[in-house]
Amino acid sequence: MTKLSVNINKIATLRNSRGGNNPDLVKVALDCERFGAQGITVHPRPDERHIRYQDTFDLKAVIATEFNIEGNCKEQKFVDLVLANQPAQVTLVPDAEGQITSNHGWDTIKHQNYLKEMVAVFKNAGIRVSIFVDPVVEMVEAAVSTGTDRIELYTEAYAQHYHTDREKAIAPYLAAAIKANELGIGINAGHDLDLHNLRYFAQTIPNLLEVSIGHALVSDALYLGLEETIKRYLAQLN
Ligand SMILES: CC(=O)[C@@H](O)[C@H](O)COP(=O)(O)O
Ligand SMILES: NCC(=O)COP(=O)(O)O
Repeated sequence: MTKLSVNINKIATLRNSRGGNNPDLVKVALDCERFGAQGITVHPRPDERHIRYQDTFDLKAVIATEFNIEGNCKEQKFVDLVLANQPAQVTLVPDAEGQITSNHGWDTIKHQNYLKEMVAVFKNAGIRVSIFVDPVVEMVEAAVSTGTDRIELYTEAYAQHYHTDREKAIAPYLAAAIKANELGIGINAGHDLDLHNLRYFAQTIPNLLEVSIGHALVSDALYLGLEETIKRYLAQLN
């Protein structure tokens, strides 16, 4: 079964736009769980434009499902934050300064030694590690050598090309997933997954453990409401 982890960054964006506590991020996270989500994902960025560092502690104190913190481990503040929080999973993302959103995976060959060190830091603290990668077989192979528990396949390219040729769009993901399965590493996926492209992805990728979805899910909730939206995303996965 593929788990749905709801990324609540966009809820924090809305909250921050007025400076108060509406919508209440913690309440939304608890409601996501109540409506069936099996995890909560946040991606604190150094400028705290959506998730604030304090939010992670507030969330960790109350959520009962899998807490996944994504971010850039080159920021010492991020490393300290994750270690202090002890989430179920940390997802290492190679964020560049000033980027609007995540736009590439780790080069696990070039940064092999560095990633090995970081994976060990988190694993020694009892935190499962996932490395965000592009769907490239060599990147998966090198990710395995870092000792990471999982990879997260960066799905923007799949989402972009799904409507023109879904078989072609998913081909590199399938090859990467087959290699990951062969090498015994877990597979997560995320970025721009939505109600149109999710089912085919989940049905085609063997042993897809978890998807983290935020932007499209929160946008759908404007029309459908959060409960119905989560129900529909879960239905795509089952
Ligand atoms: C790691 C990833 O795929 C991203 O989707 C990210 O978590 C979203 O971050 P923003 O909400 O800041 O665009
Ligand atoms: N890891 C991907 C994620 O958490 C959500 O990405 P998106 O659905 O906001 O594009």
